[in-house]
Amino acid sequence: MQLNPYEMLKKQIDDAARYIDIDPEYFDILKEPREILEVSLPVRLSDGSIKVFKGWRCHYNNALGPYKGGIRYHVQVNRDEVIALAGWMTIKCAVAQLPFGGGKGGINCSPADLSIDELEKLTRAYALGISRFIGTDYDVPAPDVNTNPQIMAWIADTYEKIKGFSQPSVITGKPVEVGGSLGRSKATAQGGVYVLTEALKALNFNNKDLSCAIEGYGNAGSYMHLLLEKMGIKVIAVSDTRGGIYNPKGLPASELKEHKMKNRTVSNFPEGENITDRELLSSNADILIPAALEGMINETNVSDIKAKIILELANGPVTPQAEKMLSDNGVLIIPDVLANSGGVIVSYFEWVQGRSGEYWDESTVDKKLYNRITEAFREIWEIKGRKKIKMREAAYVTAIGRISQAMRIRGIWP
Ligand SMILES: NC(=O)C1=CN([C@@H]2O[C@H](COP(=O)(O)OP(=O)(O)OC[C@H]3O[C@@H](n4cnc5c(N)ncnc54)[C@H](OP(=O)(O)O)[C@@H]3O)[C@@H](O)[C@H]2O)C=CC1
Ligand SMILES: O=C(O)CCC(=O)C(=O)O
Repeated sequence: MQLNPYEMLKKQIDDAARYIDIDPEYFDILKEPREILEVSLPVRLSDGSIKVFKGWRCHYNNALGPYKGGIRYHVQVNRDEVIALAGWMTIKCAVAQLPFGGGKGGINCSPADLSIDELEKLTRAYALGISRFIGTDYDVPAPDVNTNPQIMAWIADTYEKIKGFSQPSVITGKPVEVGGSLGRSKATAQGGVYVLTEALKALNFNNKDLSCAIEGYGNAGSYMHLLLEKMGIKVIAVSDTRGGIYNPKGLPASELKEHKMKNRTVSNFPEGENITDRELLSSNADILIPAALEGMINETNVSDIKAKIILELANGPVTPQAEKMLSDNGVLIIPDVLANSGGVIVSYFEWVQGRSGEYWDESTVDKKLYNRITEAFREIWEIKGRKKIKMREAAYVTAIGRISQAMRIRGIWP
């Protein structure tokens, strides 16, 4: 039976626990969120009717600093998913040595069915609902699936109106014009590229002629395509909710992005052949990059996978059962809590810039991201080799070590 995301998180913590010598109580604490706010959001739609949406914001753990994590708009969003995503943020921030804990939020909705005015009303209602639960030194949201800089700007604006003063670092992933950081839009993919480059070096694969398939063509997936093309890695297949496209000679990134913007899907791109998402997962690409949702690689399709490396740009894309089968077959899985940490790392830079009022150029942001994420890669790679464990277990070992140490030093917890 497939585990839900929260059960996946708890299983991943249990798997790592075997390699960490700390009191078991820390694991009990780490498997539970500290608090979760549930809000109902009545919104008057353009046809005059009122629809009530449900939203959540979870505070998972703040031993290392303010809660940090994105906001998701999706029809699948539910309480357990938000908890799992907040738990993964807790591990991720500790892996990257950020002064943050983990949080996450979401609204159960279908943004594609809302007009822009309805989306703004819903966002402002959510911002009002969670305003007492966020703050620059308390909980700092950011974008995730189906949310973007415009939505972050509406949340910042609503929050500042409630407080009556400017508070740019209450949220990250804002447009540059209102205090966002250069480099944040591409940061998740850019961090993924830095991590992948280190992995290829470590495996002695860097001089090979490599191909890649990307599942999900939103912020993370489409920027990844662009950056891989620049690196000389051929992207032969990509997909979104409406289908996929395949070309063994490589798909051109800019043209495909333009096609996606015009048609709202990658399918029917003239320079490729339409495929299903399942066909993408089983394509003959060397590297598979899930950049959509949780649990997409699971017991039902894992045996089809031929890639040698899986770079998890999505959160929780590989179920623990599928991970075991893939690892037994020698597939390297570069875990989400490292592979997609570029987003929150640059969010941290945005938070720092907003607090100091000094803004950096893009090459400074990129260099700082490179330094931080490659250091995290090298640390995890060393632990993986020394303890002979999976990369995910090594990442959890280092993160849980840091979080439990902070809990211990703080003394009484909570
Ligand atoms: N944005 C960020 O800063 C970060 C994001 N992440 C993670 O990366 C992943 C993607 O996020 P992001 O790019 O921001 O989100 P977006 O909303 O920008 O893009 C999500 C993409 O996934 C596609 N998708 C959704 N469901 C499926 C499916 N069943 N099959 C194929 N494609 C699907 C969507 O298709 P369609 O275009 O048709 O809607 C869309 O192209 C998520 O797991 C997120 O948590 C991780 C770290 C940071
Ligand atoms: O940028 C951030 O603060 C968080 C991004 C996010 O939600 C994630 O890494 O999953």
